[in-house]
Amino acid sequence: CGSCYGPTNHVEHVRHVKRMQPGAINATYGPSRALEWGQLNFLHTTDTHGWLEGHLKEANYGADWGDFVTFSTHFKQQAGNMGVDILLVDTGDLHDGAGLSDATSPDGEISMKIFDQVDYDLLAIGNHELYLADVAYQTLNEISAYWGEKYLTSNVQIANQETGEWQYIGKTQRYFTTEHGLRIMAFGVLFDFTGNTNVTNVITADAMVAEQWFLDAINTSDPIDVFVVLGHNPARDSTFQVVFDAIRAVHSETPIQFFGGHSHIRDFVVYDQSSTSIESGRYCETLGWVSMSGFNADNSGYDGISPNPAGVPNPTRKATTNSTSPFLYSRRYLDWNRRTLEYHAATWYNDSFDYDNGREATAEVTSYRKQLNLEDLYGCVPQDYCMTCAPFNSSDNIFPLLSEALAEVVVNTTRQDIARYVISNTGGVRFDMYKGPFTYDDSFIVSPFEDAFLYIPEVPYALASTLLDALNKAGASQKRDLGFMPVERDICVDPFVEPLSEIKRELDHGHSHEPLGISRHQVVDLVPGYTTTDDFETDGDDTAHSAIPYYSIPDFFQGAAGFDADGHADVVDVVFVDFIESDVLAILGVNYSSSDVDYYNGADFTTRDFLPLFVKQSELFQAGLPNCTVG
Ligand SMILES: O=c1ccn([C@@H]2O[C@H](COP(=O)(O)O)[C@@H](O)[C@H]2O)c(=O)[nH]1
Ligand SMILES: [Zn+2]
Ligand SMILES: [Zn+2]
Repeated sequence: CGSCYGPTNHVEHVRHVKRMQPGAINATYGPSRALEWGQLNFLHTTDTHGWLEGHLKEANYGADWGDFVTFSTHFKQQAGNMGVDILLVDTGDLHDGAGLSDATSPDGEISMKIFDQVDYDLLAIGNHELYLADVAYQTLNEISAYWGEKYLTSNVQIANQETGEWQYIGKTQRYFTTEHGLRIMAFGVLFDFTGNTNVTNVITADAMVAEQWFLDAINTSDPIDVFVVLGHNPARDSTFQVVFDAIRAVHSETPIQFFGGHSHIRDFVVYDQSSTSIESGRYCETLGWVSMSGFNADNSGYDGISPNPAGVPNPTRKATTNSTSPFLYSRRYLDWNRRTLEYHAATWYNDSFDYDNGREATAEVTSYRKQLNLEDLYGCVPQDYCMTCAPFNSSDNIFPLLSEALAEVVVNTTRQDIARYVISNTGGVRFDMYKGPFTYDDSFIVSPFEDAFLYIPEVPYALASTLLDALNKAGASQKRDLGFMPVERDICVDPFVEPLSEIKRELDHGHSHEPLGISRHQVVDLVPGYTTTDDFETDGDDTAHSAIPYYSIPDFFQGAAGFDADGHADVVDVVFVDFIESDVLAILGVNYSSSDVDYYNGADFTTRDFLPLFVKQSELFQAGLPNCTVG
């Protein structure tokens, strides 16, 4: 397997989450154990991609941003009552994934105002804030301006709109003292992203750690009790390692806590006995929790540090089995639903969960969704179509359907008699399509990018017909933007995961799974979802789930139209999304260059447009109207 370039297999399959029906949340299989509170506690979000309305078709992820506003307010109060610190952290990718963020121009114009209602302490930039110049300047002028010293872009710059000089979008570092006296040095480090608009500059981690400001920050004479490194960067096998090494060269024992993102998985990684790293999923499905204890007058230089809070569980785990460090940790991945939030806010037994600030945010989500027409009904999806829970070519997989859609609606009427291949990257498809109403919102949820369709006219059939296979053999050049450092791997395990959870396997071998409080006979009823295995093993998921099958998919797929009955033609228009132009040209070879490329259907018809158009004109999607129901 030449391209084992992504996360390790056991981590990869936790990202694939099948829905449960609305209403399927029940009392038996929700969260079952209190969180462990330490001296320093964190709540972490990442890759929210505009899903602030929550998952309307998946009850297990059905909380909205207002619920999180309320929950985080409860947690800040609880920390205050316990006399400990809590920090709220977000690690970027704020849009490209849902109508609330993407139906405005530029993306995020409305959703950012709702996002801002959570009282974050530290935030970092994602690659989705950097693809387009207008979004990048919005990030500078609105996001960075709003969050000020809390918005950390240690390796990301933008051209000053007046002078053209590079300036950091946010701050390079934040040195601050928590309410209870911990002195923190924080950095925000994006992976070595190369697909950014040229009005921005991403400095590699290697270069960043050699810069004077960074050396000054880690060599400062100001006391540092803990480093917090956040960044849109996978928790594992990423350039976080470079930052870790640079800090450790100067501070051999100071705790370093990483918060990552970008690969859309749940993961927790031990760097050393005083350093760990969490990644908290994607799309408002996961709220990450990390807590640590072990600060004392010797290692924090602060006398009055609060002890572990009483009356609640506390962190108990050393990062490594032979750790001699005083630091103990806990981590948890909370499912993004109200039952979970109410349970952990300890309000599930009465009605006192909601606060006005959360209610207001929820009301804004609802009213902006209306204003943006996100509930407009375009069709009725006859069955579930998933990206990876069924084999790529099967009828339950979304890609055969999308291939049909590309073939049918991506057509230039002046060239409709010429056969065409319409090629797209599977990475541009972002979510499953569920049985039931297909709304304007769903068109962003499945295909949010504004990538135009380009074409090269009349390519000889012999060459055009080999293109898709050749592209998939070569693999997407965006792979370099996955954020993972290339890792030598001996084996590449087939990523298919049997639809049995780790927990069930464990029970079948006669072990109980006490932390989750689940007995053998209950297992069969678990709701499908995350079944995470990380460096602290298998008890990270706050709610137990059964695993979801996972089938790998190629990097590219295509629709084909206008061929004769045998599937042949003399020449073919090769149509492709602009995001993959360099991949296509690389395969076509020296006889083709960008001067052969033009818009197929104008600049305004993009990957956002083909699916709603197909749904509106397809009998398959119109048949179920007007009485279309979810599930
Ligand atoms: O215009 C675009 C921009 C991005 N993509 C796809 O998205 C991923 C990156 O998404 P993350 O959320 O940062 O993981 C990129 O690799 C492309 O596959 C796109 O298709 N078009
Ligand atoms: Zn993302
Ligand atoms: Zn990303």
